[in-house]
Amino acid sequence: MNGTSPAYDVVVLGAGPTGENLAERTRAAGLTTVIVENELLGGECSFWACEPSKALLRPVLARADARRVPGLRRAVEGPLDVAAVFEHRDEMAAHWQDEDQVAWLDSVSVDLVRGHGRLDGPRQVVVDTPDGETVRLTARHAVGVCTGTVTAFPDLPGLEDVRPWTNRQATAARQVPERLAVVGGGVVAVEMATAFQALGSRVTMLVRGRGGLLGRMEPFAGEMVADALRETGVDLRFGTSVASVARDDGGDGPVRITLDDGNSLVADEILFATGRAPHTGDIGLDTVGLTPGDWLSVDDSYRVTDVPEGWLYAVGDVNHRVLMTHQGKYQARIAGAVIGARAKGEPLDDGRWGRHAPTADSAAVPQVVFTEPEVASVGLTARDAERAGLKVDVVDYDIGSVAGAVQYATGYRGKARVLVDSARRTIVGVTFVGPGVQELLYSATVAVTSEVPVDRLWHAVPAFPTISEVWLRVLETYRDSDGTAA
Ligand SMILES: Cc1cc2nc3c(=O)[nH]c(=O)nc-3n(C[C@H](O)[C@H](O)[C@H](O)COP(=O)(O)OP(=O)(O)OC[C@H]3O[C@@H](n4cnc5c(N)ncnc54)[C@H](O)[C@@H]3O)c2cc1C
Ligand SMILES: NC(=O)c1ccc[n+]([C@@H]2O[C@H](COP(=O)([O-])OP(=O)(O)OC[C@H]3O[C@@H](n4cnc5c(N)ncnc54)[C@H](O)[C@@H]3O)[C@@H](O)[C@H]2O)c1
Repeated sequence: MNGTSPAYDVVVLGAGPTGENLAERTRAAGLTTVIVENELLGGECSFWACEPSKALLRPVLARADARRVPGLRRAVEGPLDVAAVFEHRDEMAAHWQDEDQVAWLDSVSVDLVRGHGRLDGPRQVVVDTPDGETVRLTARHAVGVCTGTVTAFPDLPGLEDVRPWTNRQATAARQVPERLAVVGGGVVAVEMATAFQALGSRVTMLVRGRGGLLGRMEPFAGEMVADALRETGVDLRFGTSVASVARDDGGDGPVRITLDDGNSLVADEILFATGRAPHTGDIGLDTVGLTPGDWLSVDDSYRVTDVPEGWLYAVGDVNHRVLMTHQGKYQARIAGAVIGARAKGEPLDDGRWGRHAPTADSAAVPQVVFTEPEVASVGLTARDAERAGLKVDVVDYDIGSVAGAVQYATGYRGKARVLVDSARRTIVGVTFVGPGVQELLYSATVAVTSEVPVDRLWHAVPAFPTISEVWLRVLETYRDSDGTAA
């Protein structure tokens, strides 16, 4: 169909996890909603990020755990069954088909238009459909941009010719390269280095800074992950930047990587895990007075600043607040409720922790890094607190001393850090590093978002013998350090 569809209350551009949730929430608020998607419903997360990457990592973490359990070690001595891992990965990526998501969208009564969407002036979206037609969509109340991100590449001569891997090639790989170079020291880099080293690659990590891995987290997290990566055989090089890349043998051979110190190395593939760029280059931003290719900055109701009349919202990765699926979905729930309330002329409940306030975006973002050891964090780091001028008591505890950890694994290595706001005596940041800590994170998230006084936490009794007894040990350490009996 070439033409104009009936007007909707809300048009959502991009059906990743954020767009899907936004559309479902605006529909639940009684607003007619259409979503536009030009690849697969479910977005990067379902097909080339969270789901397939965690499927590659799960056997790696389970094997590492099993190797620390007396009586099991010999049973898991051998290499991973790569074909079976890839088969499981394929399943977790739904074989790159989205019919289940289409059925779900239908079940929540959201319409779908497939194709590339672009803004075309206020409240207008034009979609180029796969069959070469054009559909114009008009939004009565709001357009939500949820177009996510793509890999941000460094500016390197000859880069395109070497067919570099991004998260897409890494998570959907059909073969394990014998030698894999990974550029970057963030989350994608450490997770993919962990996975491919265990699958059989010889991994070299090229990290430009000297400050360690996982730069936004507590420094000990990056240090413990770095030590473990080295132990598995990863060649970890800090203070190293790539100067140029080229494929040997007329472009069909391995990649020759020249470093800024003049040294070089050869790899079969090179993965760029060098951060993300906004997917906004070709979505018609210029038609509404914005600059194509920019992040979309938003106010605390996810309305794009600098666009008059407040009809344009940006939710998820594209607003550059927090680049994670669960947080994009959190934002979508709030933005959907905000759009619904505004459409009905209702006041917003936007005080701290209110129904329409994105308080967790700044106070309590949880993240798990699925490396070996795992890293789980929420809220502030000690450095964040210092930068914010917030006085905190830092309580550290060696998780390996907890009875549950001794049960969990022989020679358990782990560390917990809990930050207590010195004035309010509430918890404002938690980091756990160690095997199996991912499932501890929600307890920390509840503690931070509830602003529960540490004195009350004494009544939250952790079961014996579980790793969660680390909470009790942290409370004891805090009590004994400041002398406040409880
Ligand atoms: C390797 C990797 C692993 C990750 N692992 C995790 C994890 O374990 N946990 C976690 O929380 N986060 C993880 N993330 C981050 C997570 O993938 C993102 O935060 C999440 O996908 C963002 O969701 P989104 O909906 O905002 O954007 P996206 O998932 O990028 O979705 C955007 C959608 O918009 C569509 N689109 C774009 N432009 C247009 C257009 N013009 N017209 C129509 N459609 C358009 C795209 O096709 C896409 O479907 C990972 C990221 C990477 C790279
Ligand atoms: N488990 C999870 O929750 C999970 C997993 C993967 C990704 N993610 C999210 O996805 C986002 C993207 O992850 P990412 O690892 O790509 O980004 P990142 O920002 O976490 O890390 C990027 C890394 O690349 C380096 N870098 C940037 N530009 C460079 C350059 N020109 N040359 C060399 N190095 C360069 C940075 O110093 C940093 O080490 C993050 O926000 C992350 O939290 C989450």
